[in-house]
Amino acid sequence: MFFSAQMEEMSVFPRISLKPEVSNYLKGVYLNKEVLAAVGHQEAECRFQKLLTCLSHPPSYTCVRVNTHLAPLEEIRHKLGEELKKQMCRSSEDVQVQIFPHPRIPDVLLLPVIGPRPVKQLSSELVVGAQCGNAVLRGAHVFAPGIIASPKYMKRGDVVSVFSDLEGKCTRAATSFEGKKVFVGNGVAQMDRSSIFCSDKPAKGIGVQMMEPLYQSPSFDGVLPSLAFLQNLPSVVVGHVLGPRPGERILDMCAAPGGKTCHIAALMGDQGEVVALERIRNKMDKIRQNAKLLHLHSIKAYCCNSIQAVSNDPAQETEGPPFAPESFDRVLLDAPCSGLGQRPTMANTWSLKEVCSYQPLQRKLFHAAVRLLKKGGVLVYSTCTVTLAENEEQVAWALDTFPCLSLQPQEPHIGAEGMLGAGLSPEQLRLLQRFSPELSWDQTETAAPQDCRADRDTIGFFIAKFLKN
Ligand SMILES: C[S@@+](CC[C@H](N)C(=O)[O-])C[C@H]1O[C@@H](n2cnc3c(N)ncnc32)[C@H](O)[C@@H]1O
Repeated sequence: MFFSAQMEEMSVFPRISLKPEVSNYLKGVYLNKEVLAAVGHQEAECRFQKLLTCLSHPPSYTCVRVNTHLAPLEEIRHKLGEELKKQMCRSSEDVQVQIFPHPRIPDVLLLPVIGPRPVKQLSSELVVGAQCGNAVLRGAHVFAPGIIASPKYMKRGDVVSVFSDLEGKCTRAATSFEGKKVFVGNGVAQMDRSSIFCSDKPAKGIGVQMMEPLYQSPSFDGVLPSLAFLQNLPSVVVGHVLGPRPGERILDMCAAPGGKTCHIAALMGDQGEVVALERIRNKMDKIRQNAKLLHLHSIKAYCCNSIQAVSNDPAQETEGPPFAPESFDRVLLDAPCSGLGQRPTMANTWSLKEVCSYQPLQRKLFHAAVRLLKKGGVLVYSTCTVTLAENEEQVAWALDTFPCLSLQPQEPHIGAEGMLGAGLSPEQLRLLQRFSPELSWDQTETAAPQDCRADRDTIGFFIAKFLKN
C-alpha cells in the first residue's frame, strides 16, 4: 500500500524472503520509537518495505577499485575499457561499456549495470544455487560447482535459461525443478551434463557462459588482475576513512579475503606494515594470494583468533601475534556480522538466534582492538549489515565502555548518517556513515547525476571512526 508505482516497475524480484521472526525483528528496528517519533509511522514502514525490496535486487553500479600504486587511474581506466571491449566483441550482443571515475574517491571506477533487461526465457532450464545466482546478477558467468540441475541431454554449446534456486530445495543432478526459482538470464553451456554430474572429480571452471544476463555487467574474471579489484563502494570508503599513511603500522583484525587489507597497503604506497589477521586458515591463504596478485609486499597475514591477539607482556616483540598492547597506529575492525546488507540476496534462511549472535563476538573483538591501538591512534569499525544491534548500539556501548574513545568525522562521507534508535545524539549520528539503499530506492531511475546514484544504490553498510585519546 505504501509502494509508489515507479518502485513496483523497478522490482523484478519478490522482496527478500526472511524467517518471520527475523522479518519481525528487522521491522522492530526500522520502526523503533525514535524513528517513529522523527518520521512517523507511514514513512518508517515505507523505508522498511523498500529495504526488503532493494535487498533482493543488485546495486545499479559495479564498483572497481584500481590499484593506483602500480599505475595512474586514467591509464587503468583506458586499459579496462580496451579489455571490456574485447569481451563485448565475443558476446552476441552490441553493448557499450561506460566507465566513470568517482568524483570524490580517487581510486574508484564505476560501471553502470544495465537492467533489468527484457530477456526471453527458453524451454531448456538449468538451475544454480542462490549464491551462484546472486553472482550472475552481478556480472559473473556460471561456475560448474554452482550448477544443481540441468536438462537431461545437455551438451556443450546448448543454449539454456539459468534459474536461481531461492530456497536451496532443488535436488543435485535433477533434470527439472518446480520449486521457488527466479530467472537470471540465458547462456551457453560450456560442458556436457555428464562432465558436471557424472565425473569422479567435482567439475571446475565456467559451466555456462552468460550471453543474455537479466542484468548486464562485465565479467571481471581474469581482467587486469593486478590493477582492478571488484569491491563494493562502501568497502572502498572504509580504506579512505581509516586514512593510513606511508610508514605506519596498521592492523586489519578480520581480514579475509583481504580486499580492505590490500587497499590499505596501496594507500600507504606499500611503505610500512599491514598486519592482517584471519581466524580461518584457508581464508588467510586467500589474503596472501591477493597481496601477491596486487604486488603488495607490506602485508603480513597470520591465522589467528583476533580476540586473543593481545599479549599480556608489554615487552612482547615477536613478528606475529600476540602483539604487545598499543602496537598499532591504526586498527580496522571490519567485523564478522549478520551480513543483512548484502545485495542481491533473495532469501535468507537464518534464525533470529543466528542473526543476533554477532553482537557479543563483535564486542570481544572491540576490546582487543582498543588494547592494540596506540594512544592518538585511529580505530575504524565497519559491518555490512543493517541492524542497530551491530551498528549504532555498538557505538553507544563502545563510547560508554571506553572513555578514551571519541567519535571522529569521516572523509569521504557519501553515505547517510547513523540510524535513530540507539540513544545517540544528533551530533553523534552525523559522525556515523550508514549506507542505506532504501532511502533512495525509488529515485534511482531519476535524472540524478551518475555518481550520486552510485553513492546511494549500494549494499547496506555501516562505518564508525574513533580516536583513542
Ligand atoms: C566481514 S569479513 C572480512 C572482509 C574483509 N575485511 C575484506 O574486506 O575482504 C569478516 C572475516 O572475519 C573472520 N573472523 C571471524 N571471527 C574472527 C576472529 N575471532 N578473529 C579473526 N578473524 C575472524 C571471518 O572468517 C571473515 O573472513
